[in-house]
Amino acid sequence: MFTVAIDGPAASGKGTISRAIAAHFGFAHLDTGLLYRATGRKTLDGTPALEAAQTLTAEDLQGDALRAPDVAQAASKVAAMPDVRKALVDFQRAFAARAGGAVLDGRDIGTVICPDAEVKLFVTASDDVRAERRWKELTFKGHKVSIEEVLADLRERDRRDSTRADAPMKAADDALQLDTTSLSIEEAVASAVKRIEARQAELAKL
Ligand SMILES: Nc1ncnc2c1ncn2[C@@H]1O[C@H](COP(=O)(O)OP(=O)(O)O)[C@@H](O)[C@H]1O
Ligand SMILES: Nc1ccn([C@@H]2O[C@H](COP(=O)(O)OP(=O)(O)O)[C@@H](O)[C@H]2O)c(=O)n1
Repeated sequence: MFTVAIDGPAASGKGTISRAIAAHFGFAHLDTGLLYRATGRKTLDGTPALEAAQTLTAEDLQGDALRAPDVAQAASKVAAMPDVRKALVDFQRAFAARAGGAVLDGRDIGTVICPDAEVKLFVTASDDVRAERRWKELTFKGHKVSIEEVLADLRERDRRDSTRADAPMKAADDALQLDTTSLSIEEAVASAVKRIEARQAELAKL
């Protein structure tokens, strides 16, 4: 078992780095934000949050609709509810324990879900760069949003995510900080790969 925990604020590059690492090392990847997004989306249809979290299916995690800005806000609201977080813990921990290695990205992976992860990264980027990247992504997918609206959404979610009482977003003490503000995707991925290889070499010596 080898677990990589990747946390950080919205649109910092967690998912991009996680997918590349999973492909490079042959690890399984779980985007834990999808669990909260799928739960949040069901609440928009009137399902109570806890019931939504307890009845998630693999199908609920599919589809571009989960990337919509209103779903992101709903996700951040249900993510502040301790019962909702509790309902999603076992699934995430079981995923992390897969043979062959796993990479999970989210907000509390290195601190709460996998505190013993072999590698922990906390990915950041400036607010403006994150907003621009997410704006490009949303616009490309056909969402009509301004860059100011995207920036406001990121800031509001970051504030809610980092100030909630239960499992707030924060870097684990032993996480490596990776600021992607001035890095290309290739550079950011290379830095993460280097860190993982170094850790694998360290563990092989034990
Ligand atoms: N280092 C980078 N340089 C430029 N664009 C990036 C970089 N990392 C990610 N992106 C782009 O920024 C957007 C948000 O990245 P994503 O990985 O989805 O962030 P997160 O998972 O943290 O929300 C995506 O469109 C992605 O292609
Ligand atoms: N491990 C996690 C993952 C996501 N979340 C919540 O889910 C929301 C959406 O997460 P996400 O990772 O899909 O968001 P982006 O970084 O892609 O914008 C976040 O704003 C958090 O409120 C969480 O609380 N804990």
